[in-house]
Amino acid sequence: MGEADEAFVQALEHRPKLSVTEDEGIPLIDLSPLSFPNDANTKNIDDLVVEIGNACKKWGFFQVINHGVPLEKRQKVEDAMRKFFAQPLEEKRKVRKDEKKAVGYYDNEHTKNVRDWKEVFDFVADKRILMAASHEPEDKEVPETFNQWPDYPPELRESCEEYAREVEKLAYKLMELIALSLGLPARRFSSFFEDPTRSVRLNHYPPCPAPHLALGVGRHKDPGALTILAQDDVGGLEVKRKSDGEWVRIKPTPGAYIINVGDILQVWSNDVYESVEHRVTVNSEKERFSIPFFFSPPHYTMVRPLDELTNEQNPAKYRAYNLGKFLATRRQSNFKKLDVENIQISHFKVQELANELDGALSINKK
Ligand SMILES: O=C(O)CCC(=O)C(=O)O
Ligand SMILES: [Fe+2]
Repeated sequence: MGEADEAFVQALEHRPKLSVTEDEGIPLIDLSPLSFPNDANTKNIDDLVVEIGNACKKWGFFQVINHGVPLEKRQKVEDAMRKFFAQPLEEKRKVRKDEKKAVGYYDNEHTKNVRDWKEVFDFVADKRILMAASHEPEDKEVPETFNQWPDYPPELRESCEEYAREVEKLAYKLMELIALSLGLPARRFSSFFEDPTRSVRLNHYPPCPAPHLALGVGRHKDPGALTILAQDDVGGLEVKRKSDGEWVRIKPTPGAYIINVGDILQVWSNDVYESVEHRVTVNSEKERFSIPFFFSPPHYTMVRPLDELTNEQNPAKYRAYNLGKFLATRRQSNFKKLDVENIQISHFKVQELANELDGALSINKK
């Protein structure tokens, strides 16, 4: 990662600010009612549901404590990932991912067509990975690929697998609370997650000689349903505050998880909840590690607003899209710099369609 490499340089308007706004307002939610529902000292589930609903509406982001994920499982992954990333590049590249191998090590990811200052190791908590081969609608091929585990450190695989199993339990609980917060039965989302996609990313952001020009991850929204993120104590994750569009930093809380609404939940809820833009700043002294767990329905899902959340006065704001094709289209831009904007759920907005049609009609009129 060379200092002079232009590929990392963000356009002026996307560069990090020199002063950081650290926001204390991002809700920190205590999930202990889930573990001790009858304890007189804890708030009840109804209050928890209201808290979660408010956080999803106001921020699209919140932190949770007393979440039930054992700390030692997380620590094991953190220790193993440090050992993995500390190796020479040629060792890490032995498990490199590419256009054909869906997961593994990668150090050349682009977000919004600018290279990120990071290296990653991706795996899935499933036996195999099924992914649409291409974004072409008529291409029905869904090849299977598998995790690529490195030889070193030998404990990486087991620690990652155990960790993912624990975080997954939290993901199911959160989806129930979110369903309730939308006025739906707790198990409303269950059928979408009978065969879920659980992909996990180990992120390493090395110290960066030009933190005022580059970003660890450029601004983006997560395409899944829900993200459960562990960040270390260095800090750098910034969220675009909905109230004023200001970038604010989420202060690391030891042992907590950061939860955010993904694009799929935005569409299911017909915009009641929004998937909020976020990015990662880097710094010149400290390296940083984080572990997002992305929870999604299977690739063949057609994502559309839930019937219960739409009616004549509030019609569906999106037309249905195929998740596998959406992700295949997005993936094209991860590997190289493209000249086009990458695909977003806004491209499926009903209003957007109307505008496009309008445009087409006015062209015809000319
Ligand atoms: O490292 C972080 O804090 C966030 C990473 C992220 O947003 C992502 O990988 O989607
Ligand atoms: Fe993200």
